[in-house]
Amino acid sequence: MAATTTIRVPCSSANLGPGFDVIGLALNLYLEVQLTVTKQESSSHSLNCRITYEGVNADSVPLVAEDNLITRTAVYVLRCHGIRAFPTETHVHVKNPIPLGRGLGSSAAAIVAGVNIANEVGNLQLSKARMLDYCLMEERHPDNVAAALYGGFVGTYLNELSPEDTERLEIPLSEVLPEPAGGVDTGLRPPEPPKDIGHYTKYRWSPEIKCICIIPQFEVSTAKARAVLPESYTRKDIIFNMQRLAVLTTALGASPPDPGQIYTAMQDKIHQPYRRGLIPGLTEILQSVTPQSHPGLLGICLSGAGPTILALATANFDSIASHLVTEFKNENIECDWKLLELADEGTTVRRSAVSSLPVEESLTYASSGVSIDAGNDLVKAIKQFTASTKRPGADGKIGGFGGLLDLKAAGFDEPPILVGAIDGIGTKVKIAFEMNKHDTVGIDLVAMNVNDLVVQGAEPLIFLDYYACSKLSVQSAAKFVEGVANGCRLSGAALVGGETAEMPGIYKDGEYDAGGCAVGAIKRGVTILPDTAAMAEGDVLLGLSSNGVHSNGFSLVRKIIEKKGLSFHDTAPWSTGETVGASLLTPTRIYVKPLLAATRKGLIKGMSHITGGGLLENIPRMLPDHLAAELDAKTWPVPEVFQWLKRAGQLEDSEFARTFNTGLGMVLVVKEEDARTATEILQEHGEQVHRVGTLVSKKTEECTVRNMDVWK
Ligand SMILES: Nc1ncnc2c1ncn2[C@@H]1O[C@H](COP(=O)(O)OP(=O)(O)O)[C@@H](O)[C@H]1O
Ligand SMILES: N[C@@H](CCOP(=O)(O)O)C(=O)O
Repeated sequence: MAATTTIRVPCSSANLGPGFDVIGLALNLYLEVQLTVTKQESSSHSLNCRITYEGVNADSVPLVAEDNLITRTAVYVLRCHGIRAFPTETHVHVKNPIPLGRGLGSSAAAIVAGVNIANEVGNLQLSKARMLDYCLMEERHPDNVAAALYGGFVGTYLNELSPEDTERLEIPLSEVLPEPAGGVDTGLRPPEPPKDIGHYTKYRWSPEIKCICIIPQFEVSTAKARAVLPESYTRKDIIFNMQRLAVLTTALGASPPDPGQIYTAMQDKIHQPYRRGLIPGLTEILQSVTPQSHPGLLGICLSGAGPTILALATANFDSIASHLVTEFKNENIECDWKLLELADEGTTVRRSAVSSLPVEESLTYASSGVSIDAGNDLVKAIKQFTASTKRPGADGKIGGFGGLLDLKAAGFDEPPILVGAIDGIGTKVKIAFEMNKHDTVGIDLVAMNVNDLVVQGAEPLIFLDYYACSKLSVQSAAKFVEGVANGCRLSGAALVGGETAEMPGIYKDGEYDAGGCAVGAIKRGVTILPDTAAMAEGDVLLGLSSNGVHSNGFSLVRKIIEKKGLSFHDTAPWSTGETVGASLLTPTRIYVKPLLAATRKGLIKGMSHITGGGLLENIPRMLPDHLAAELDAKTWPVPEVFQWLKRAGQLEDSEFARTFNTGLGMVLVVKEEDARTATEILQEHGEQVHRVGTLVSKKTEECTVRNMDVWK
C-alpha cells in the first residue's frame, strides 16, 4: 500500500430546495486526510491508529479511532474484509475546514474519507461504485455522499435496503442513531452492503453560477432535522416538488441561467417548512431576497438539513451575502459566509509511493500507469474546445500529426516575419491543484505566450500546448484545455495541436505541469517592435492595468500565504467574498486585441510585458542603450492583493517592483502627441490606461520608480 496518501473530499450542499434526498452539489471546500503508515511492532493507540486533527470544531471531534466518524467508518469497511484493525501504526491527520452539523455535508465527507482510508490501508481496490455502497450503509440519503465521492451536480437514487442489511450494530450509522451508536465491535464480521445500492447521474452546471453559503454559528444535527419531518405528504405537495425538481436540474445547466425560472424552481414544500422550528427566521429569510430585489440572485434554499442557507447567484455576491447575514443578525444569530464554486472532480487520492506489483500479475502499459484509453477519452472531450478556436488559415481540427496554418488564408499575401514564443505557467498550477480548479490556468498559459508576441507587433496565429502529469484525469485535463481554448479565442489564435504526457513517477499524483508555444506573424514592411531608433527623451510611458498577480512571483506568493498561516480556502484578507485560492487564480490579462488595434494605427514605439522581474527588469528590455524609464508610483493604483502581499511579506520597495507587476501588466512607449489617441483606442477596447512616466536620458539606472513610499 501507499506509504503516504492524501485524500481530499469536497463538502456538499444537498436538496437545493425541491430535491430532498435526491440532488447534491459538491463544493470547493475540502476535508483533507493525510494517511501515513509506519511499520512498527506495536502501537499504544486504540486500533493501532493515531488521529490528529486541525480545523473547525477541533476541540469537539473525538481522536479515538472507535469514536471518530472517519476512522470508525474505515474500521467497518476493513472488518467487512476480514481486517480487524489498522496496520501498526497508522497515522490519520485530518485537516477540516468544513463546519460540522451546518448542512454542508461534513458527515458525508467524513464517511467518504473513511471508506477511502480503508481502501488504501487494506489495499482493497474498491471501485468508486462499490465505495458508494459502503457509504450508503451509513448515510442513508445518497445526495451528499454521491456528490462528495463523484463531484459535480448530481441526481441520485437509492435501492431500498432490507432491515437485516442495516440493523447490525457494527455498522456506524452516523446520523440515524445518536452517537456513539454503531461501529461496535461484536467480534463478528459485519454485513457487507448489497451491490449497487446507490445510483447517480451528473447534470450540467452553468459555469456562471456561484454558491453563497451563509453559515450560522450554531449546529443542527441532520438526525434532528430529519426527525421533525412527517412520515407522509399530500399528493399536492409531492407534485409541487417534483414539478420544480424536473425543471431545476436542467435550468441550472443553462447558460446564461434564467433567474425567474430558477427562483421558482427552487421552492420546496416537503422539508424546509418543517425545519423552520429549528432555524429561527428561516421562512422570512428565504423570502427576503428575490432576483428583482437583488439582481444577480438566481435562487435560495436551505443547504442540506441546515442551518446554512445556500443562495445561487451570478453577481453581487457581497451585497446578497451581507443582506442575509443582517437578516440572521436580526434574529440574534451571527453568521460566517463563504463564496464557493462547484467542485467538479469529487474525491481524489494522491499517493506519494506505490505498492509493489503482485508477482503473478501480467504487465500492460495501463498497469505501468499509462492509459491509452484515458488519452483517447481526453481527445474526444476536448474536440469541441479546439474547434471553437478555428480561425482563417487554421481549421481547428485535431488528431493529425501536426497542426497546419495557411498563411495566405490567414491574411498574409507576402511571406510575413514569423515570431515564436514558448512559456509555462510556473507554480501558479499548485494553486489550481489545491483549489481543484483547472479551467483558468490554461488562459494563463496562452497569455504568457501571446502577450510576449504582441509586444513585438505580431498577431498570434496558432498555439500548441503540452500537458504532463503522473496519472491522467480526463476531467482535469479537459478543463485545462478548455482554459487554453478560451485564451486562444481571446487572442485570435487557433489551438492547432498539443501533447498530453502521462509519466508515472515523474509528477506527484493529482499534479501536472503545462507549457505552450505560440506562433504569430508581422506583415512584411511593418515595423517590428520595439522601434528603439524612434524612441526619444520625453516619450510617454503608458501603463495598462493588470488583473492582479498574473503568472509570475507565485513561489514568493505561496511562501507569504504559508507564513501567514492561511489556507487557499480561507477568505482572502484582501477581498471579501473570495477565497485566497480563487482570487490568486484570476487569469492573466490578455492584451492582444487592444494592443494590435493601437499598433496598427502606428501609435506605439515599444511595449513591455511585465512578467518575472517586474517593472524594473522588464521595461529596460524595450529601450535603446541611451534611454532610461522614469516612472512615478503615484500614477497607478496598486491592487489590494499586492498591497496585502507587500505588507504581509514585508517586501522592500525594490524587491516588490522587481518581482511583481504592481498593477501594470503592460507598459508602452508612445510619442507625447500620440498619447491621447492611443489611450482612447485602448480604453475603447476595455483597458484601464495610466500615464505612468517618461523616457529620460540614461545615467546609471535603466528604470527608476519615484515615490515608491506610496506603496507603504
Ligand atoms: N471530520 C469529522 N471527523 C469526525 N466526525 C465528523 C467529521 N465530520 C462530521 N463528523 C460527524 O458528523 C456530525 C455532523 O453530521 P450531520 O449532523 O449530518 O451534519 P452535516 O450537515 O455537517 O453533515 C458531527 O457532529 C460529527 O459527529
Ligand atoms: N437530504 C438530506 C441532506 C442532509 O444534508 P446535511 O449536509 O445536512 O447532512 C436532508 O435534507 O436531510
